[in-house]
Amino acid sequence: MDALQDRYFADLPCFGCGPANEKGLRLKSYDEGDGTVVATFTPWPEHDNGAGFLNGGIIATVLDCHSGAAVTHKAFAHGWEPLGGALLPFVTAGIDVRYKRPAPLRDSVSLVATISAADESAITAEVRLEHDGKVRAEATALWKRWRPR
Ligand SMILES: CCCCCCCCCCCC(=O)SCCNC(=O)CCNC(=O)[C@H](O)C(C)(C)COP(=O)(O)OP(=O)(O)OC[C@H]1O[C@@H](n2cnc3c(N)ncnc32)[C@H](O)[C@@H]1OP(=O)(O)O
Repeated sequence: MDALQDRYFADLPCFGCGPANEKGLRLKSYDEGDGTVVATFTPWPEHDNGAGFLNGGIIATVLDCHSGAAVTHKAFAHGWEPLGGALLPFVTAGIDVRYKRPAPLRDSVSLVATISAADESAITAEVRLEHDGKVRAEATALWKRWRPR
């Protein structure tokens, strides 16, 4: 099964999820077929938050990018293609991150995303980062239609 990023945007240079960014995180997200999109992220030693846990900005980045995979997959399923020659059909308009528990730096973490609302102008995703059966961080991400100008 192809990762959604490789299927849709093999040339994307996004820092968090672009397959073409050699210095990026290169997140890989997969459609589970049950309404969820999942990923595994393995932190780098450089992602330290200063206390030996995973940095909050990195957490926000992977939550954002993982929600983007779920949103883009949903958009293409509906036929909401990129407008006017744009690469992406939607972009992040807002992301509300809640840091619930420390996230590990030296173990892989799991990401799970679902779509809670979708129309052609905006898509909302709920996304969480888990480790050892507990939610470490969660977010609501609002994605809006990207219109090149
Ligand atoms: C499977 C793999 C998945 C892969 C897919 C995922 C890959 C990417 C994952 C990372 C996700 C990101 O980081 S995305 C990057 C973070 N997000 C952004 O940069 C979005 C910034 N925000 C915006 O552009 C806008 O607020 C929107 C598009 C979200 C909503 O705009 P809107 O609803 O159209 O509202 P509107 O009032 O018309 O526009 C608001 C202001 O933005 C400006 N604006 C709007 N669009 C543009 C534009 N194309 N170019 C220049 N400026 C623009 C307007 O001129 C206006 O400024 P003025 O006239 O008032 O001055």
